[in-house]
Amino acid sequence: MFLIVDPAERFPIVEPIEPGERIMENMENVKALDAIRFVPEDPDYENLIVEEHVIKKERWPKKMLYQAPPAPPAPSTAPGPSTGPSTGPSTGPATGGGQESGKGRGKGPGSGSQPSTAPPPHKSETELNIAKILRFRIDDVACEVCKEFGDQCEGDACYARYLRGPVRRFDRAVELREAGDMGLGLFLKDDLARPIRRQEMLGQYLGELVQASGRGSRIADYTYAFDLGGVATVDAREFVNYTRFANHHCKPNVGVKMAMIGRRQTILLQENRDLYPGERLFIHYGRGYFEGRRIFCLCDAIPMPHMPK
Ligand SMILES: C[S@@+](CC[C@H](N)C(=O)[O-])C[C@H]1O[C@@H](n2cnc3c(N)ncnc32)[C@H](O)[C@@H]1O
Repeated sequence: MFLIVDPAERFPIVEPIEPGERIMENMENVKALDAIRFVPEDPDYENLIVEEHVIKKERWPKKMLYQAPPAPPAPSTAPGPSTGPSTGPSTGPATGGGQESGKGRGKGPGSGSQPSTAPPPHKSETELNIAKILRFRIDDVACEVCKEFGDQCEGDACYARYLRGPVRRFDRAVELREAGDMGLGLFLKDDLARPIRRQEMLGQYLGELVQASGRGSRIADYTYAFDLGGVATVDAREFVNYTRFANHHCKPNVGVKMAMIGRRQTILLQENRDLYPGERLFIHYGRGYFEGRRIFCLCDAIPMPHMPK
């Protein structure tokens, strides 16, 4: 993601919110990541809810809040209205160390032992609604940073200026499919009306912008981490779009390039050639990705398994 930036420095203290309160899914915050979880059982599946034990009340901008619906009747076990253990350390920024990607958050260090009323275990991303994961767009996240700074960035409008043309939303042109040993893969839909032309921009690699080092525990798993020149890392574990699911190929059909859009350093995915309906989309991760994770490439460019050049 381009660029979600640590709101601890950027957002004013506005108004506290209460544990259990719902928040709009407006990804203006990073710290909030540690305090929210998906609510798969939610009928409209649109909301996030604040974890009761890791809330950072004072850092939530007011505009993220909306009126929470009346709370469902509590199970008879609950002793009183002001629920349990908001006693905890209230920080717990890092995720659980060493957690494999796709695992939820909130169970990491800092959460402490929970009473039996603890929320249900988080589901993996693949268990979650994939459509939801694909739903994030530039305007949802990336440009909130620019807006805060009051510069000229206007989300897709800014992107369009960069592209010197209209922005086409490819999130509706792609879908995820099982891709064997590589896990999920990103494919163009079979029923696309036309190819995606080379000059069109497939999208931005969205994620949280986190420091490449220092607060390193923030990146417990590098599966979805995209290095921005060693200075920062785009971590696409939580706030993502479809680009995260592009697998690696040693002869990729989609290129990766860095660009400044407004004030944002972005990672753009651009087709190396025209792409046709049903095609699987690949980028090149770089050899370091495989070396760092000690895994081999399973693409069919050369006999597998192999290390990318
Ligand atoms: C950024 S994710 C891509 C999406 C992933 N397939 C998924 O299901 O979420 C990168 C991971 O996909 C798998 N992968 C992608 N390309 C691969 C390749 N060429 N060979 C082996 N594994 C690959 C590896 O597990 C890698 O850590």
